[in-house]
Amino acid sequence: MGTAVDAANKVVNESLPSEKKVTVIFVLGGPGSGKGTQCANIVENYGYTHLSAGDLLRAEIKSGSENGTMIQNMIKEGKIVPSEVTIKLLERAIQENGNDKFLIDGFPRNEENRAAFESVTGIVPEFVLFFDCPEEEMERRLLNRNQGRDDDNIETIRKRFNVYMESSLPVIEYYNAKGKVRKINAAKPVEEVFEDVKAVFIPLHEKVVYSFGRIL
Ligand SMILES: Nc1ncnc2c1ncn2[C@@H]1O[C@H](COP(=O)(O)OP(=O)(O)OP(=O)(O)O)[C@@H](O)[C@H]1O
Ligand SMILES: Nc1ccn([C@@H]2O[C@H](COP(=O)(O)O)[C@@H](O)[C@H]2O)c(=O)n1
Ligand SMILES: [Mg+2]
Repeated sequence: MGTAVDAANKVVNESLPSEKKVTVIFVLGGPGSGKGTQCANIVENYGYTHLSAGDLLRAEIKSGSENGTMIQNMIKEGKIVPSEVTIKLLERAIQENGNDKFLIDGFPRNEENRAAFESVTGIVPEFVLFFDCPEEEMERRLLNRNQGRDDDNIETIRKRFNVYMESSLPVIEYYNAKGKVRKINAAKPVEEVFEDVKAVFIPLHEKVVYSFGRIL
């Protein structure tokens, strides 16, 4: 027979949402390489939910959260926000969403992001979609983006490029050593880049039709 504490714990546990089993693809690449643009195409064609870490952080600033000023200052400086803040936002977005397939765009950005996400959530990405683009092209795109972002000015862009080279590329190398990176040449027109993206996704979503033991 259980104690009153056991009974209380049972009530608490039963009211918590059960662990959600999800498929996660990390979408990485330099600032302006086209991650957000291609994620929109993938969502439309393959039914994933797009979670951009940068968008979640910008929404957190707008919500008037207690972390808002700190996040705003870090983004203006092109710095990486502490992992606990970003991971909480990602976890919440995953839990609140009915889908079970997610593109996580712009995360992990450094080793701290990577290790903390894995230990806190236990989620291991299916693979990493890496948009590879030369810096001059990324700079041109960012300076022409015109979405009113505080960090799309040449001073912050240079800082973001430095952080990318020093902190984000090593994360891509980490996954590459595990055979998990799908590298895409992002220095082509949007439609051509998406053709290469499709080549990665089509085999994952192909319906295999069997007839009398043979694959048709
Ligand atoms: N293949 C492409 N060719 C030319 N322009 C592109 C291409 N892909 C995206 N763009 C444009 O470049 C700009 C940056 O693209 P996008 O916002 O998708 O990049 P991002 O990788 O998400 O950048 P960030 O890391 O800063 O969020 C946008 O104005 C977008 O329309
Ligand atoms: N994992 C992350 C992702 C982003 N940031 C901050 O947001 C800025 C904008 O990110 P985008 O992906 O939208 O370009 C980025 O420069 C960082 O300041 C972060 O801290 N951690
Ligand atoms: Mg983006």
